[in-house]
Amino acid sequence: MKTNLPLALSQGDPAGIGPEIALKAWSRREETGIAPFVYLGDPRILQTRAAMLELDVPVQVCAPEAACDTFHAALPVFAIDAATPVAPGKPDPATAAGTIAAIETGVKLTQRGKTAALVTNPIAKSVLYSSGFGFPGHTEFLAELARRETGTQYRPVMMLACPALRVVPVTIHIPLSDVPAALDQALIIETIRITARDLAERFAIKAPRLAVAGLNPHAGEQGTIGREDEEIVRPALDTLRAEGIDVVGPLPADTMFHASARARYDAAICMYHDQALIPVKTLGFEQGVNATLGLPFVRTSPDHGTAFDIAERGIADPRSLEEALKLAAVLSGGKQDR
Ligand SMILES: NC(=O)C1=CN([C@@H]2O[C@H](COP(=O)(O)OP(=O)(O)OC[C@H]3O[C@@H](n4cnc5c(N)ncnc54)[C@H](O)[C@@H]3O)[C@@H](O)[C@H]2O)C=CC1
Ligand SMILES: NCC(=O)COP(=O)(O)O
Repeated sequence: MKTNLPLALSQGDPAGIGPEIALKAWSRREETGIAPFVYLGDPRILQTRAAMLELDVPVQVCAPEAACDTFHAALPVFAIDAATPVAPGKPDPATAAGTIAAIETGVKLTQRGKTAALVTNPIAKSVLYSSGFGFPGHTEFLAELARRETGTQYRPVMMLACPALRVVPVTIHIPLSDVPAALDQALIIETIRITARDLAERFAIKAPRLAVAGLNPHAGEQGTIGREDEEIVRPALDTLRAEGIDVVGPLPADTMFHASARARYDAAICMYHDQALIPVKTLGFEQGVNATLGLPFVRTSPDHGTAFDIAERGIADPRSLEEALKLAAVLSGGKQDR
């Protein structure tokens, strides 16, 4: 990790478990060895949640420059006023502005060299959509924020990783019924090129081996169960192979994720959200990390969502956030272990 720079941790939806897992990650900092982070959000929400859940965590408002020195004694917070009361488990569109401001601040701090990388706590997409947020999720919003900072267009790619598996969904947060029409050769080729490049450059996998799932059952069974795998996926993979990318497929998705199949590739490229996220969350929900490829800075996140159903109960598991913090620290230092 860039020395002496803290990680930035955005608050996420304050009615979810983000505040709780941040408090717990700080409490467990010595046993887990996580790098120092500065929380971007409203300190009053953290303090109230700590009191409610009986977590003994001192909170210290400070500048990012002071976060590393503060971290051993208190949870450092770069204050962003929520401007509205928050009830755990009760999402409220009135909190959207603060949630978005925390993400924007995290990108600015990281792009301007004040923080080493950005780790995002979960947001509830529907809450942000209802307040007019125009992006499907962090992934696309972060690319836009990077463009605003640098003037360059970035094409972000979502990757989720746990110790047993890395997956990349080609289409992300769109209705399943829209997936076939959204898939084209250019989208598949661009997604795989960025994945291959970032696995090599950021994850130190010299020649990444990529396995690509077909869209249809049995990868279309030679075009007899849907035409997309023969007409879109296969020619896209031919183009990538001609460029020297090590890619196999389209493979039947149902037999890609057992242990001996996983041993044959470094990442699985999937055609839609659940084809990718079901296996990775099944194999490693507690250790899963979401990392955005294709950005000019490192961004990671826990693999789970806001978990409103347990936000009042004090039972949220901080391990996925801790893994996200660890991976962000490693990636921003140029080597990785995932
Ligand atoms: N990176 C992000 O910002 C993400 C945001 N979301 C958002 O989260 C919201 C809720 O999504 P769901 O599909 O319900 O998924 P979820 O991950 O929030 O919850 C699914 C189930 O897992 C449990 N769970 C999740 N994280 C946990 C943890 N750390 N410890 C213990 N139990 C945990 C929850 O209590 C719930 O029963 C949605 O609005 C979605 O948009 C979902 C995934 C990622
Ligand atoms: N299902 C993954 C997810 O919702 C994360 O999306 P993003 O906010 O990281 O784009």
